[in-house]
Amino acid sequence: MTDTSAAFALLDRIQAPEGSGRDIPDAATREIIGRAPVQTVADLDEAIARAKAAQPAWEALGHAKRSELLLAAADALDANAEALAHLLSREQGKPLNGPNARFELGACSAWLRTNATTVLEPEVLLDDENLHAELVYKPAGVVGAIGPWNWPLMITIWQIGPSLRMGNTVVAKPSEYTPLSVLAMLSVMNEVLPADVLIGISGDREVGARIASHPDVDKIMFTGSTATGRKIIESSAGNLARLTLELGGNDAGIVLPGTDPAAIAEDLFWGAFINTGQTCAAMKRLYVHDSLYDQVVDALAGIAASVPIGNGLDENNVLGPLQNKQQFDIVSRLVEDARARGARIVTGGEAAPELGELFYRPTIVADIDNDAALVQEEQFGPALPIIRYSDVDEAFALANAVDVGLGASVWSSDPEAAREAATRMQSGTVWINSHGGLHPMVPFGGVKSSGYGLEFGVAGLKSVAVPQVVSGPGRKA
Ligand SMILES: NC(=O)c1ccc[n+]([C@@H]2O[C@H](COP(=O)([O-])OP(=O)(O)OC[C@H]3O[C@@H](n4cnc5c(N)ncnc54)[C@H](O)[C@@H]3O)[C@@H](O)[C@H]2O)c1
Repeated sequence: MTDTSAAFALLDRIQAPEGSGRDIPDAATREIIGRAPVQTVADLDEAIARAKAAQPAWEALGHAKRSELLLAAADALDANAEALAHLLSREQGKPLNGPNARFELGACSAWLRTNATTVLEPEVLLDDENLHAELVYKPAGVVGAIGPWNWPLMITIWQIGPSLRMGNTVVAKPSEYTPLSVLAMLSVMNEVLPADVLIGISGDREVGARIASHPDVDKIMFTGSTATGRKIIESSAGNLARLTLELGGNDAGIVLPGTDPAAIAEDLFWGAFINTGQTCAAMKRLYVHDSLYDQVVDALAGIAASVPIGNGLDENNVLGPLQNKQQFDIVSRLVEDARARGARIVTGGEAAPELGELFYRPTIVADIDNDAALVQEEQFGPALPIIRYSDVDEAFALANAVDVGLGASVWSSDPEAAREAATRMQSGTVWINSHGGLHPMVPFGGVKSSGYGLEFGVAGLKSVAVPQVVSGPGRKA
C-alpha cells in the first residue's frame, strides 16, 4: 500500500470539526476516512450571495488574467495530484493505477489548461453595406455546478473550468457520496484563485434542489441521473436558469461481421469496465455478429477473469469496488434477473466478499435476450451483457431502441464500413473501434433522455455564456 499522509493533510483542510459532519467511508474497506461538512440551504444562500458579489470583478479581470490564474490552478492540481489521487481512490474506490485515480487527476489539469487557453471569439453574422451584426459572448453570471460520484473530480472540472474561463463565478456541489475529494480539489485551486470566485458547498439533494431554484443562479451545469435531471428542469422553471444536463446513458457497441476479435478485445473490455463500469459513457450492452460471437465472448471473459481487482491503494489493482451499496444492489439485482431468465453467466456473476463488502467480480453475460433488464437499464457496474445478432439492420434497431443516447460504438476491420455505420447510431457521440475516449477540444453531450447542451472546447465555452447580438450600421455608414 502507498503512503496516504499527504492526502490526510489535504483532508484536514476541508473536513468538518471532530464530532460534527457526516462520516464518509473508504469505498473498499468501509473504514471512516473523514467527515463531510453538512451545509444547509442557508449556507448555500450565503455562498451564492458571495459568488454573485465576486462575479463583476472576476469578469473585469479579462480573459488574459483569468487564463493565467486557471493555468496556475492547473499547476496547483499537478503539485497535489498524488495526494488528491489517494483521497479519491479511498473515497470513490477507483484504483490509483490503470485508467483510474491518477488518470482522473491528469485529466483534470489537462482539461483546465485547455479551458484556460481556448478562446471564444465574437462571431460576425453579417457585414454588408447596411448592417454589421455580430454575436458576442458574455458570462452567464453565477453558475451552479452539481456533480455525480463516479468521476467526481474530472466532472467538476468539466463544469467549473469553462465557467471560470468565461468570467462566471461558481458554486459547486459535489455528490454526497464523494464530497471530500472534490472539496479538497477546490481548496487546492483556491490557493491561487481570488476569494469567492469558486465556492464548494457540501450538502444533500435539498441543497442541490435549492441551487436549481435559486433566483441568483444564472446557469446550471448538472451531471447525474436522468431522474434528477428532470427534477432540475422543474426546479429551475421559476428563474429560467439556463441548463446543461449531462444525464444517464445505456451505451451500445456493435461488432460488425469481419472484425478480428483478438485485435479489439482489450479495447472492448476497457470500453465497458473502466471505473468498474461506473462511467456514464461506458459500453453497457454489446451486440456481436453471430459469426464472431463465441470468440468475442471468450476473449472478454478471459480478460474479465484475470484482471486484477481489489483495494485501489494496492498498485497492482486496476478495478475496484462499487462506490456505494445502492449501486452494488442494482448490479447484483440485474445480474440475478438475467440468470433467472436463462442467460449464461460466462464469468463473474457474484460478489467478491473476501475483497470487501462492495466488490463484485467483473461479469460477462452471454446468450441474453435484448429485453432483459440488464440490457434495458443503465446497470452502471462491472457487468456486460453480450447480445447475439445475425442481421446488421436488426442490431442497429435494437441498439437504438432505448430512450437514452449518450455514447455508442461501432467495431470493424473495415474503416469505410465503420464510418458509414457509425452515423446510424442515435447518440451524442459514436466512436469507431474504441468506446468512451474524450478530448478537451471535442464536444460531448447526450441526445434523447441523456440530456442536452455540450461540454468541452469552444462549444463548452458557449454553454456557460449568454450570447448578445451587437447590431450597427454597415460599411456605407
Ligand atoms: N452524461 C454524463 O456526462 C454523465 C457523467 C457522469 C454520470 N452521469 C450519470 O450520473 C448518474 C450517476 O450519478 P449519481 O447517482 O450521482 O446521480 P444523481 O442524479 O443521484 O446525483 C447527482 C447530483 O445531483 C444531486 N441531486 C439529487 N437530487 C437533486 C435535486 N432534486 N435537485 C438538484 N440536485 C439533486 C445529488 O446530490 C448529486 O450531487 C448515472 O445515471 C450516470 O449515467 C452522466
